[in-house]
Amino acid sequence: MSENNYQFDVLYLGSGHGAFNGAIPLALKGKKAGIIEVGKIGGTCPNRGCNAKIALDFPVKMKKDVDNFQGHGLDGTPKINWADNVKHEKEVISQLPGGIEQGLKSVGIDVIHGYGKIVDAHTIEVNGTKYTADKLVVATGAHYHKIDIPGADLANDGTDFLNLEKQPDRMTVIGGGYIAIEFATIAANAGTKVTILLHHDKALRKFYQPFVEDLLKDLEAQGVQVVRDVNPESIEKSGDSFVVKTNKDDYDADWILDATGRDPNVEGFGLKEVGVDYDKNGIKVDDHLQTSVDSIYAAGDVLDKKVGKLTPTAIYESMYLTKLFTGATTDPIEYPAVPSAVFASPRIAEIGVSVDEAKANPDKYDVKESDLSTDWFRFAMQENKGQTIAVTDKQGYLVGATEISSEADNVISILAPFIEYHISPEKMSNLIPLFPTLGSETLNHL
Ligand SMILES: Cc1cc2nc3c(=O)[nH]c(=O)nc-3n(C[C@H](O)[C@H](O)[C@H](O)COP(=O)(O)OP(=O)(O)OC[C@H]3O[C@@H](n4cnc5c(N)ncnc54)[C@H](O)[C@@H]3O)c2cc1C
Ligand SMILES: NC(=O)c1ccc[n+]([C@@H]2O[C@H](COP(=O)([O-])OP(=O)(O)OC[C@H]3O[C@@H](n4cnc5c(N)ncnc54)[C@H](O)[C@@H]3O)[C@@H](O)[C@H]2O)c1
Repeated sequence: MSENNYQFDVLYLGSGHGAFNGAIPLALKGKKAGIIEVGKIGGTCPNRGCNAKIALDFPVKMKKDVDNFQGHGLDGTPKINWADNVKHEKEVISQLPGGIEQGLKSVGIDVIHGYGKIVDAHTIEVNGTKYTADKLVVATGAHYHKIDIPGADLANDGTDFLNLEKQPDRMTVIGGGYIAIEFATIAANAGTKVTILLHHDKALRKFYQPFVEDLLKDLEAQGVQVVRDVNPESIEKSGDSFVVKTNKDDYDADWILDATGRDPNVEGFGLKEVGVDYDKNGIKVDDHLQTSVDSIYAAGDVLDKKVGKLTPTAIYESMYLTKLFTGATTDPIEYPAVPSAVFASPRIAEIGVSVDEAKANPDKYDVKESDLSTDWFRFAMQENKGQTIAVTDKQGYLVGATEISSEADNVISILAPFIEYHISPEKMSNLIPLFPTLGSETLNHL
């Protein structure tokens, strides 16, 4: 019971990272919390997002690493067994919802299963029962966008891909974002003949384009067909295959992935009726993540936000709300530099000031490009391609970085604290890293 005689201090709608990462510390601070979930506990990332994807990707990355070592100490290229890989992915993720639910209950959080509808500023109804709270947090996430063309239902979405037990011989991917490129990489490395249809001339538009072009070239070298500036107009079934008809050619395959994005879950559960402001980009909040209704807050992918709709940003927002609700802060939310990566082979990762911004402002920034083929450690790893670009301010502080390589995700993670905590070049030179490691070589090249 809350101080104001509500059943809960905070009631979360949705159980993803936007909810549970903040709910647990909130409960540990003595607040009464409840979480309402219609699907699997933990939401997208553990059940049908990041965790499932990276479990499928591990053998893909390993295969690529082994390929690179042919003639340099390894003989024989492994083959990806699609069915076993999916089975392993399922073993990994099947433990997650139960574990998260147990974690929530162990700190006294009530987990309520069912579809929640907000009925007023302090009440959510689930299966005919009303639950009241001093504050509500809407963390309802997002769902797959469906391309608006005839026959769209014949295409599959990302969740279908993660559950696909039989390897398709030929797969057509519509879209050029994270999901399109990551899933095309997984399928192509397993031997599926993949075609990617881009409706612009670019993929991964938020990333440094010369690196994206390198990545697309690498995919093409593996037999992936990348078709640019093409508009899908319809999807039709033809015998056992599916044909994507476009303004240019027709593309037929056994399996089609619609990877045209994700839309926030904002409709059908009472936001409009209680007066919460939102549009197709998500819920509008102020700099305290408060919606247009005082007692209702929002976190995660459902937000209309400038930072990436990613797991770490959802976690950060959820934790921020916990600080706000427990009086640990009254400050507006301020995001640190947000890293992001495309988990393809090679990977592209970046953080902070972009290379394009730095190059456009030479009076403010310096750019240092390092070709990884000249790095003995990468040579030892047989990582014979790749590049890091570091952006520094005029005082030599690191403010941004981007890399393309098999280890780009790890390298950018290593650099994140230097950027966020504004570590001076002198302090950086005082560090003794473990040698020989990716970390020591990364710092050496700054
Ligand atoms: C295939 C894929 C791969 C991804 N890979 C990465 C990655 O590598 N790195 C990364 O940082 N991010 C990745 N993401 C993004 C990441 O998964 C999301 O940013 C994150 O999960 C958002 O968490 P959330 O809590 O906001 O929403 P969600 O995790 O989607 O949780 C929302 C929950 O609310 C529930 N819900 C909705 N409406 C109601 C209702 N009315 N009543 C009850 N319950 C309701 C839903 O069932 C859902 O479980 C990926 C996403 C996908 C789809
Ligand atoms: N590595 C990661 O961090 C990661 C991985 C997967 C997903 N995610 C998150 O999941 C969400 C969804 O990712 P995504 O890759 O689906 O979305 P996205 O928005 O990144 O990409 C959608 C792609 O579809 C294209 N597209 C849109 N309409 C189209 C049309 N009619 N015809 C052809 N192409 C069209 C767009 O140009 C774009 O290339 C994002 O929020 C992302 O942050 C993150």
